Amino acid sequence: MQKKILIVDDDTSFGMMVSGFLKKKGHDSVLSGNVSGAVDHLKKGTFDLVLTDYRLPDGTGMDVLEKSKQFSSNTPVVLITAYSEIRVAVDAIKKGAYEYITKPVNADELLHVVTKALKNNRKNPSSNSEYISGNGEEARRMEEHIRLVAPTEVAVLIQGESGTGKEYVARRIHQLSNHADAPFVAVDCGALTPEIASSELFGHIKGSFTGAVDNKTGHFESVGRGTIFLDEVGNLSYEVQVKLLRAIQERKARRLGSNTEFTIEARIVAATNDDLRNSSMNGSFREDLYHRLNEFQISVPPLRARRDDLLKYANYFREKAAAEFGKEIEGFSEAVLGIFERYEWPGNLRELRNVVRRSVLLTQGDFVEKASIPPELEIPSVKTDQELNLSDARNATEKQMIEEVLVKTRHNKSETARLLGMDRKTLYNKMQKLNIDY
Ligand SMILES: Nc1ncnc2c1ncn2[C@@H]1O[C@H](COP(=O)(O)OP(=O)(O)OP(=O)(O)O)[C@@H](O)[C@H]1O
Repeated sequence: MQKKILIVDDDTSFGMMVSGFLKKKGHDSVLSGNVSGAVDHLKKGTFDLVLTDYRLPDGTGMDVLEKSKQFSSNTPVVLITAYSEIRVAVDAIKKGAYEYITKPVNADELLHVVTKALKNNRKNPSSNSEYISGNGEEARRMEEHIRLVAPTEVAVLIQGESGTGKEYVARRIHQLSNHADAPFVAVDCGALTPEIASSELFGHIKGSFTGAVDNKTGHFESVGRGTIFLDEVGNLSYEVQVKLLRAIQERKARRLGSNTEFTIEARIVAATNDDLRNSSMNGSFREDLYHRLNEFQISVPPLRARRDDLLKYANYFREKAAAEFGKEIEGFSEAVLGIFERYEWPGNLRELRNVVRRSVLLTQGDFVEKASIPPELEIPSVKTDQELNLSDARNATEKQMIEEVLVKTRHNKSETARLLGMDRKTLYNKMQKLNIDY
C-alpha cells in the first residue's frame, strides 16, 4: 500500500533525492524546508512517517517531533543528525522518536529504517528478535534477577538509560512468566499526550469526548492476561497516574465514559530512564504509584559499564546486519575494537547496533575497518584515556558539560550560559575554542 511520508529538510536537493528514492519504492512524500511548513502539513493530514533533519532554519527536528506527537501520536518520526549530535539523537528517542539516522545518509540504511518504521509504527522489537544476554558480572546478576522475578506476579520497574535494552528485558520477563502465552503490549508513555493517554490505556466509548467517534478498547483491556509494558512511565500526567494507581490497586478499570468495569488481569512491567524515586520525592510522580510499580527493581547498566559484554553485542549486531544485507564479514579490525572499547556510547546498545549496521553496509572487505565507522567515535574519553594531560582533560570535561547543557536547553545559548554561570560571550568563545558546533 502506498504510504505518505513527510520529509523535513532545508537542503532541498537532499529532500528531493530522498523523495525520489521513496517514490521509486512506491511511496508518496511531501517536502518541507522548515518547522513551520512541516507543522502546516501535520495539521492538514496524517502521515505514515515523518523524516526530519535536526537543524532547520526556524527550529530543530525536536520541534517537529513534538508537533507530530501532538497531532498524531502514532506516526513514527525518524531524526537525521550529524554524529557530533548523537546526544540529541538519544534525547529524541527518549522523547518518542522511532529511530535516528546519522549523516552522511546511506541509501540502504535509510530504506531499511523507513521500511521498518512503516511496518510497525512503534519501536517494538518484533517478537522473534533474539534476546542476547551479557557475560559480565553485572549482566549475570541482572539475568538472575529476571529469572527470579519473571514467574511471580510482582510489579517490576526497569531502570536504565535510553537504549540499554529495557524493552528487551521486559519482553524477556514476559517470555519467562506465566503470561507468556498471552500478548505482550508495549506502550510508549513518553509519546502519549495527556489528552490521549487515558483513552489509549483504558479505552473510551463513542461520544465520551469530542473526537471519540467510535468505541475504543484500551491496552489494559486488549492485552487480556498478557503483559503490559509501560515505557517511560514517568511521563504520564498526574491525572493518568491517579487512574493507573486505582487500576493497579483495584485490578479494575473503566473505559472513558462507560459505567461498566472490566477486570485487569495483565502483568504490569514499567520502565523509566529518569530517577523515578527522585521524581516521586519532589512530587512530579505520585509516591504511592511509584511504590506500586516498584515492587522489584531491575537496573540495566549502561554499555560503558559493561565493557565485558561489548564485543559479544558488537559481533551479534555484525552477524545480524551481515545476514540482512547478504554480506560476509568476519569481524572488526583491532583499531575498530580499540575505538569501540574507549568510546562512551551515550546511546548504549541502540547506538552500537546502528554504528555496527552502518559499518557493515560500508565494508567491502572481510573486516570492518576504521574508515567505516564515524570519526566522532574516536574522541578520547576523559575517563579512560589516562595519557591526556591536565589541560586536555579540563577542556574535554568542559566541552562535555557545555554540550550536555546545550542539549538540555535545546541549544538555547542564553539559557545554557545562565546555567553554566557565564555570560553569552564567554560561552561563544569557549564553544569556538572547544570546537563545539551548534
Ligand atoms: N538483550 C538484547 N539482545 C539483543 N539486542 C538488544 C538487547 N537489548 C537491547 N538490544 C538492542 O538495542 C536496541 C534498544 O533496546 P530497547 O529498545 O529495549 O532499549 P530501551 O532501553 O527500551 O530504550 P528507550 O529507553 O530509548 O526506549 C534494541 O532495538 C536492540 O537492537
